[in-house]
Amino acid sequence: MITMYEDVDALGRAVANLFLKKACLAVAERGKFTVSLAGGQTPQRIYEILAKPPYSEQIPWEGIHIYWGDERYVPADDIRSNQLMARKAFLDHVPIPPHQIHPIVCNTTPEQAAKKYEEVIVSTFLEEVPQFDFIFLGLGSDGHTASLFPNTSVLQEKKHWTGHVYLTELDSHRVTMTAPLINNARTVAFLVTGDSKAQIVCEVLKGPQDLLRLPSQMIVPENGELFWFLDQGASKLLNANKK
Ligand SMILES: O=C(O)[C@H](O)[C@@H](O)[C@H](O)[C@H](O)COP(=O)(O)O
Repeated sequence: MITMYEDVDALGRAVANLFLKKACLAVAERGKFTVSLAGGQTPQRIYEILAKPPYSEQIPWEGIHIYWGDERYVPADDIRSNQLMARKAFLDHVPIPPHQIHPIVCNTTPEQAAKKYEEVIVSTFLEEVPQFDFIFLGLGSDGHTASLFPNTSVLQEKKHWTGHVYLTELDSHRVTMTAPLINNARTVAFLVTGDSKAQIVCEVLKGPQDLLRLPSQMIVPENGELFWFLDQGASKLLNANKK
């Protein structure tokens, strides 16, 4: 489902309402709510909304389990760290039990970090194919999501739930969940804002399929729900349902 909002605050409230609803249902039915976080500025704004009333008072934090969809391969206290961003934006301000927060640890090699993170996922999910309750994703202007970047070998990964990638143009290593893991989620929510994303949003959602060039097109949950939350800028080339 594609929905368009007036501004980031309206979009944020809609995402927070969905998150709250899904969290309450999951905790009531299964005793926990497993969440995967994204990096980027738009997700950061949403985390800040979740950490404040009325959401902070209603979300069943004690049942929330936190993971990351991708991580820049940097120390946890580096300004580029997705973990650091999420901790500052909301994890430090809400009562999630610390042992339920599972960061991607970057203190060995990118390959080892990806392998270890897969082990963390496998050991904390009971099912054979781990099924996240809620996955947040951003969209890069080049069509990437998580750290599934165009024309990289991790896009071909079919056997593993995590992988790593070296990005020459950024001179940076990243660890990422793979598309098969993301596609097994119950709910996947893309959060995209700003005029600078309008063109790529249009290509990903309305253009011809080109999975190597537009990895975000790989994200089509097999049995789950897919939401695209867009603001006016990001959706201006689309004919979205206005909320
Ligand atoms: O670590 C990251 O950078 C990401 O996880 C990445 O996939 C991000 O979500 C998009 O690039 C959108 O980021 P913006 O919202 O800042 O444009």
